[in-house]
Amino acid sequence: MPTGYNIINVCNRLDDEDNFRSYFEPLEQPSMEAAASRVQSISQSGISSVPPEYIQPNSTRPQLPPSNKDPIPTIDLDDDLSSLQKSLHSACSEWGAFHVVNHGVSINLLRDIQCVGRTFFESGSTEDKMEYSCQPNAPASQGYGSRMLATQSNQNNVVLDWRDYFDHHTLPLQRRDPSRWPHFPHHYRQVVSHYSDQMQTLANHLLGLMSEILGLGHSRIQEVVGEVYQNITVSYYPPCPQPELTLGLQAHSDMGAITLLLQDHVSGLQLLKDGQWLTIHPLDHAILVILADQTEVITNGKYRSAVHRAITNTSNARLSVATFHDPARTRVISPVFEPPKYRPVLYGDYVSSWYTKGPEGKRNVDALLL
Ligand SMILES: O=C(O)CCC(=O)C(=O)O
Ligand SMILES: [Fe+2]
Repeated sequence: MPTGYNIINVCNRLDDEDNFRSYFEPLEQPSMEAAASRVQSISQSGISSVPPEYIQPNSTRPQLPPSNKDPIPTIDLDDDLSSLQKSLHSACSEWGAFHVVNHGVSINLLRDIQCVGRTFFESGSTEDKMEYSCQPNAPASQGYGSRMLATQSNQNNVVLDWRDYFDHHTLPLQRRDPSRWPHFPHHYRQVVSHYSDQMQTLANHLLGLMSEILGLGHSRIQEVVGEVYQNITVSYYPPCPQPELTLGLQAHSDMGAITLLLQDHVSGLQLLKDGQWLTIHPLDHAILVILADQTEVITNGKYRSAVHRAITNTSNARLSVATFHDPARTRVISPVFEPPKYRPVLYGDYVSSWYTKGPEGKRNVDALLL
């Protein structure tokens, strides 16, 4: 998150049954007004300059054109174990993000999830889409929205992301209610359910490998995380007339344990590495792994979470599918190594401070450093 920003609102990523309601004000407006404020509607209205609330202050505007360098590691899960462990260890400790190939998830499924997501955003009528709108007054809301986060600049202006999204609560199974997901195209719900299961398997496999590499035994990291709360967010970034002034998604690190991200063929994701924003170009059939803050805490900083953001472009809508694997909000997360460098944190407290205070100029997880 950028220095000098406070997150003032949130629409989702808090659990249905949670008690965060009192922290937040309503984000999404009632339906027709909300439909007009979807970024896709603004983009399609043919404007040549973006509305002021989407303009980033100078300090957070992207440098365009973006860098072409893309040295992010690619990890082949079919490699022999000792090379795999070596490359995975350096990717996790030096980058906090990497592509995985030979990940065991069918290429057809990767194609299908992007296809159903794109169909929802591009073929649904406004009325059809608004049927799945985030609840205007409930931060716990899954569904179709635009304002997951709004930030407040030093001048107290609200700054919005140039993004629409659909958030799905997928795990544990008692949270999974496919009737809350789009009914079109006809196999949407089936694809998301199947994708959720496959992502959980891959996330467990990766956490198991990391745990072993750190000499902890296969299940140690997963034991600290406990029951996994999984959300799948399909993000849709419409073309933007002024990409140099906007961000599709502001800079952040993910809050939970591990995120698995699928990008379509349009570049836009950037990773902060050694103070520089690097564009992570999509790699065919690969899944991008992004380590999140709780993995950094659990590994006592041996593995670092990755700060990332999304930029926009003038000509192509971009779609991504992020699958977040988080602890329960009642879970206390603490380092497994001595002496601990981070203080233990109740995950629910971490989430609410992530959304309310912002990092105050530091990475969120740095606030836990002892
Ligand atoms: O769209 C992307 O590439 C990034 C999405 C993301 O970082 C998120 O939803 O947390
Ligand atoms: Fe993210």
